[in-house]
Amino acid sequence: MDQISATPGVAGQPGGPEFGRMIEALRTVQAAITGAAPPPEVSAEVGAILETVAGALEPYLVGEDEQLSGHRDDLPGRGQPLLPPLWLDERDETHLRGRVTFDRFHLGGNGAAHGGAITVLFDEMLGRLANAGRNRARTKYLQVEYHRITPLDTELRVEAKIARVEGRKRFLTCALYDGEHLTADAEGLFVELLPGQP
Ligand SMILES: CCCCCCCCCCCCCCCC(=O)SCCNC(=O)CCNC(=O)[C@H](O)C(C)(C)COP(=O)(O)OP(=O)(O)OC[C@H]1O[C@@H](n2cnc3c(N)ncnc32)[C@H](O)[C@@H]1OP(=O)(O)O
Repeated sequence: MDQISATPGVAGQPGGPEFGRMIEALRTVQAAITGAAPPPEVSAEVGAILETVAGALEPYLVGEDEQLSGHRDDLPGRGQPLLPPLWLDERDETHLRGRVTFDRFHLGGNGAAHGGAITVLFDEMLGRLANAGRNRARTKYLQVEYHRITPLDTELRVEAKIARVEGRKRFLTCALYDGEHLTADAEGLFVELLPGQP
């Protein structure tokens, strides 16, 4: 990944507000499909529409560095649909604070967010902080603890901090709160890449 753009796009240009709207619509579709039990004719109709959608985008397939998804810091979750919609409110080279809302797409069971979706959020938070103003680093390990269920459709607070740096090793922590309640937290090690490491 090369550049992350925090500049809102220009209407009528690739990456303009139209792109953000498309990603938002995709998120809505993901949640709607996950939560629906449609009759077969509706499943068939929606499936055909989605095939048409994929076909409309196919001529515009680009390489990783040119894609817009994941490179748009002005959009929740960088415009990357794998990530839950995450808004960063505070950031410097030692800490990050943001808000995130899991929806039906992220359901694990019994109204709780999927543990893997929470781990994706933590990897994102720690990865962004580990790489903030520093040479590139990748996750070596990420240890997650789930303290209580993480609710859906609720705005949650997420905070990440650098705990310590030892040579190439960056140890970080992250915590997710529902109001005052800690729902999950994580400790991770990110290792600075050596020349030639992808
Ligand atoms: C590249 C990204 C660009 C991003 C730029 C823009 C940012 C925009 C936002 C993006 C936000 C998304 C961020 C997602 C972040 C991912 O999800 S990255 C994907 C998941 N991670 C991977 O795929 C990593 C795969 N693994 C690897 O590539 C290699 O194992 C690594 C991590 C580069 C390390 O390899 P290595 O150089 O062989 O390191 P190694 O010698 O084993 O260990 C280094 C040190 O750590 C220690 N260590 C190793 N394991 C452990 C352990 N378990 N416990 C304690 N110490 C340990 C070693 O003892 C050693 O210590 P020292 O001898 O230096 O004191």
